[in-house]
Amino acid sequence: MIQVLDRNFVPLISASEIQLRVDEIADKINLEYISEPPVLLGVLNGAFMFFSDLVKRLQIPVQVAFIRISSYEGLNSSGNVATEIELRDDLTGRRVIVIEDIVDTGRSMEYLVKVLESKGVKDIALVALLHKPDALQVPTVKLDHIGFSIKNKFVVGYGLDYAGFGRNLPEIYVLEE
Ligand SMILES: O=P(O)(O)OC[C@H]1O[C@H](OP(=O)(O)OP(=O)(O)O)[C@H](O)[C@@H]1O
Ligand code: HPA
Repeated sequence: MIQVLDRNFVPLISASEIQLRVDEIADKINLEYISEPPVLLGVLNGAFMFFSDLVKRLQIPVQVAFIRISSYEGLNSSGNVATEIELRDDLTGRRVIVIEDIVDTGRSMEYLVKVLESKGVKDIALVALLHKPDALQVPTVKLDHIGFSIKNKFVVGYGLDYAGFGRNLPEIYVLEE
């Protein structure tokens, strides 16, 4: 068990399980984008660790870009998604792979897909390390690669935070009942 601020969390996914899954997702991307270099779009802050591990395993030419959006406050989704750091890169006509740490309600992904479509990208693939199918409120959000489908419970670690803390943990923990 670990404590992050005022809450206790128990282990859910080990660092080695995460690394094996990242290998598998990278293998697929290496094959799918062999003929045209994609732009990997990292969604800050939560995706920084997954993004870094994934991009190191890509053997094809790639470019990287980042956007910062936010929707979660403490243990709950605020229901509102806003851009906090704008996308600066020109993605017109590019194949974009969105890299997220987690898809929970799906509102952040829905918002981001609209932003990218308005910029005239060629196509969009959605990749999330974690997915909570029972929390999804936007059925139109379809993920291309998912690391792990998990229960609708609050998690921290490997980029994911509780009130800003816990992002540095190399494994994923779930809130103790
Ligand atoms: O599917 P949703 O319900 O939209 O939730 C998923 C989003 O929530 C978290 O971001 P958050 O807003 O907490 O910002 P952060 O990445 O800086 O932690 C997470 O990183 C996703 O971007
Ligand atoms: O379970 C979660 N933990 C941390 N951040 C999140 N953002 C969406 N869901 C979560």
